[in-house]
Amino acid sequence: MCKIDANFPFRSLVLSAGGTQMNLSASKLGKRYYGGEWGLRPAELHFGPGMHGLLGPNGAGKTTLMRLLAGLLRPTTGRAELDGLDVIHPRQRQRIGYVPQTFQMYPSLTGREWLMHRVQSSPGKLFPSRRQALEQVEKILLDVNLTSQADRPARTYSTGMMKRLGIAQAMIINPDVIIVDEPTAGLDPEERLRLRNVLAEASLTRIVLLSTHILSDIEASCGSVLVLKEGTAAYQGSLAGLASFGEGKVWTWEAAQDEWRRYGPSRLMSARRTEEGFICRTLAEEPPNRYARLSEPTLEDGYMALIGLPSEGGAFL
Ligand SMILES: Nc1ncnc2c1ncn2[C@@H]1O[C@H](COP(=O)(O)OP(=O)(O)OP(=O)(O)O)[C@@H](O)[C@H]1O
Repeated sequence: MCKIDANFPFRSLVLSAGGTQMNLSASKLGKRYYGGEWGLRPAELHFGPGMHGLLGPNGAGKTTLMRLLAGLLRPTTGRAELDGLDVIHPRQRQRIGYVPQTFQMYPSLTGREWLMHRVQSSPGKLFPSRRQALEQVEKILLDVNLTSQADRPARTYSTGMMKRLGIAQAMIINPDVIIVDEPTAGLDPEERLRLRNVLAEASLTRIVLLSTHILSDIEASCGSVLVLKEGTAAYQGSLAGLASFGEGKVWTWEAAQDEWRRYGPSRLMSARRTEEGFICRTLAEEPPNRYARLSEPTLEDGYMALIGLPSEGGAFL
């Protein structure tokens, strides 16, 4: 059963082109793959305008959910709707941009040529004249900070530039929804920040769904978070709500040299070396020893408390 934060969904005034408040929702949305395995068990979800984080361990169903919401995968049960119309409907194709972890393109094309190709090959006549299409390409290049690299063949781009080009190709059709799969994986801190800001800017007028394993990216840019666990929506709501799963369970204590090792790597949230020994944080229902003091849970603590660890029977506590 998905735990929903009482403060969720958040109120927002952002309107879509049709004049209605944007709303991406899932009702009993589920996917069962050939062989019988559920990629996503039937879920009730809601996303309004703004940036939403998507978290979950490997194999939890994040890609399955993103592809279902983008209308790229047919559900086995239920449906996903954007403003009341099924995301599978051809009219929704231009309203939802999906950025996979790695996207396929012609590497000999320059960034500018690729974006122009995307505009010209998108369904419907998005931009009535070539001049308008070119203007849109220049605007998006500027938005993702690729203008100065736009005439280089994309095969010469760094990982970060390729990720930004991937977001640009999703944004070029002016979608109301952008769904991005691990955009910041493998990027250096400066490039991560740049990409996060591009998405934060985009989320001012859109619904942005950001899947990542990097919790600090979610803390820095998302107003809400959805956690998937073993194909099930385990939590949807505020970041504070997720952190609160760790309340009363995070213990801090000082340990002499190697003493902390007996708590095992899976229960230890951190062990920071000091001159005297280590300052340790553990997640546990009971204090690990008589010196331990309760601490404020972070987002990571709350996430770990909710998710648990398979090696410990799925329950962390
Ligand atoms: N085409 C497929 N056929 C059969 N099973 C699949 C298929 N795609 C995914 N699955 C299974 O569905 C489950 C969810 O996979 P999914 O790729 O959605 O997880 P994920 O959270 O995106 O994982 P990761 O973080 O590793 O990318 C997994 O158990 C996976 O093995």
